[in-house]
Amino acid sequence: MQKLFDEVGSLDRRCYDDFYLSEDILMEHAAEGMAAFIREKFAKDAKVIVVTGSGNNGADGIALTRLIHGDYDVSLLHAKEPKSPMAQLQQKRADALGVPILTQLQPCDVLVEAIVGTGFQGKFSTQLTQLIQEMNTLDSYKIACDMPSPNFFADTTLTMGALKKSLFLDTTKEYVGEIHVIDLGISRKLYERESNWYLLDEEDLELPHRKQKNSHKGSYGHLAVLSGEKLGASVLSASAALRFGTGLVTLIGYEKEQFLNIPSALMYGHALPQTTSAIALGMGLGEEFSDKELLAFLDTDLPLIIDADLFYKDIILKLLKRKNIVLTPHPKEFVSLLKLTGIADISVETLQNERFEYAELFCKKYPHATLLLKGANVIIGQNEKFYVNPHGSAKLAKGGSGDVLSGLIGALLAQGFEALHAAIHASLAHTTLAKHYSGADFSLTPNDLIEQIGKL
Ligand SMILES: NC(=O)C1=CN([C@@H]2O[C@H](COP(=O)(O)OP(=O)(O)OC[C@H]3O[C@@H](n4cnc5c(N)ncnc54)[C@H](OP(=O)(O)O)[C@@H]3O)[C@@H](O)[C@H]2O)[C@H](O)CC1
Ligand SMILES: [K+]
Repeated sequence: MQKLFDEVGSLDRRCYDDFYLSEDILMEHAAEGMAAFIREKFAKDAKVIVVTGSGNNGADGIALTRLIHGDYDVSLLHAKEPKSPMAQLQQKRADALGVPILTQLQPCDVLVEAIVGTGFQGKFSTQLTQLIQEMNTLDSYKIACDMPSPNFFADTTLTMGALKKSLFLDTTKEYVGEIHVIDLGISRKLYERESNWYLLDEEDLELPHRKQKNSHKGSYGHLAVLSGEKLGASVLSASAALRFGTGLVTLIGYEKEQFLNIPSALMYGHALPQTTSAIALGMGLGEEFSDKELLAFLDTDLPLIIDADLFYKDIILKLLKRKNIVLTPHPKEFVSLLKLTGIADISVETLQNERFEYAELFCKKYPHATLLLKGANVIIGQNEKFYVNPHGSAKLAKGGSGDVLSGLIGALLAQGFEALHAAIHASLAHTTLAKHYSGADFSLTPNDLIEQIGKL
């Protein structure tokens, strides 16, 4: 798990004020980190072009050219003339060493974008937008310094000091490529401070392995899945839950006929079994149950995983006060939930640009609930702790993937995982299943995901 930060300016200032470091020292390490990456990955004499802006992001880039000049065929291209004191100082140094300056882009092996970083504001001019477009067309390995300028597609982002949350918005996932953190003259552990936002690593996944030798099916929980109009959704959830270790799984519904063709390993009934240890509902629910019937089913303090249709029903407001519930809205459902709860009346687009902020607002109002906000980078939050799972892929963008995720969460709840941990480890399992799927990226189906569970 790695920490995420809204900004790192305060971390830099602490280096200057408390550790007697200077902007020049931090910048030298930033540039050296980029140089080391290039030396590691590209043979000497590779052609490198570094496109720089007017501030310290540009200064990082100019310092980089100084460090590799002589070993690499490196040139500078000023997208904007150096303006900040550090950028001017770095340019003076580069000039003294004779770093060539280009007036236009050329084909190159490595292209480094150091136009803007954390100081970007507003919008790029047409000229800069066109330059970025031209940069994107070059057949080069593309590196973003600290973070990509708007619409620059990086193969790798070399970010300075610590991970910024802005690198993990859904809207930036297309652009950042692989992300590496560069240390700035002290260990990252000492550079970073406390944070309540964390980035989940794949190695953090905990699986419900069976350690007990003397156990029986009842030892591994009993998940009840409320089955709605679209039975397939709850069958996918139930099947995923069974595969993910739950001892018993029962589909709950009224019409006996609808269950005649369900997988034989799944049970069905019209009342919650006595041994139920968690309930999953919402997937494909439709209008199968009245609110009164739903509340009757939910008149327990059992852990709940709530998905899909429930986020459009007022009844959700009664459930939000409970402990041990996991909510798994996708952005459109979350917008509905924010409106129903009176937190905000926004568009999906607004939410997608401010996912962190709205996740925090929701969890602040409902500190007992665990939120899993679906997206390219999943956000999981409970009270004041937040986690980002960046390991999802477009393979999962298919109907039924969310139903499988609900089943994975229900499985861990039924097996005794606390709500936050059930959400975290089910989400990591979900993205790992997709990553391990060897078929074509467009071909992954929910049943493939369920099949893959056995290989975790
Ligand atoms: N710990 C760290 O992260 C460290 C980061 N370093 C590097 O410093 C930059 C941040 O430097 P800063 O000077 O604060 O800001 P930027 O260089 O990112 O951008 C500011 C300059 O960019 C111009 N700008 C801003 N918005 C626009 C825009 N919409 N269009 C055009 N130009 C824009 C702005 O120019 P003005 O003419 O408006 O002044 C600024 O000059 C960080 O990203 C790291 O790369 C340190 O090197 C080490 C520690
Ligand atoms: K940049």
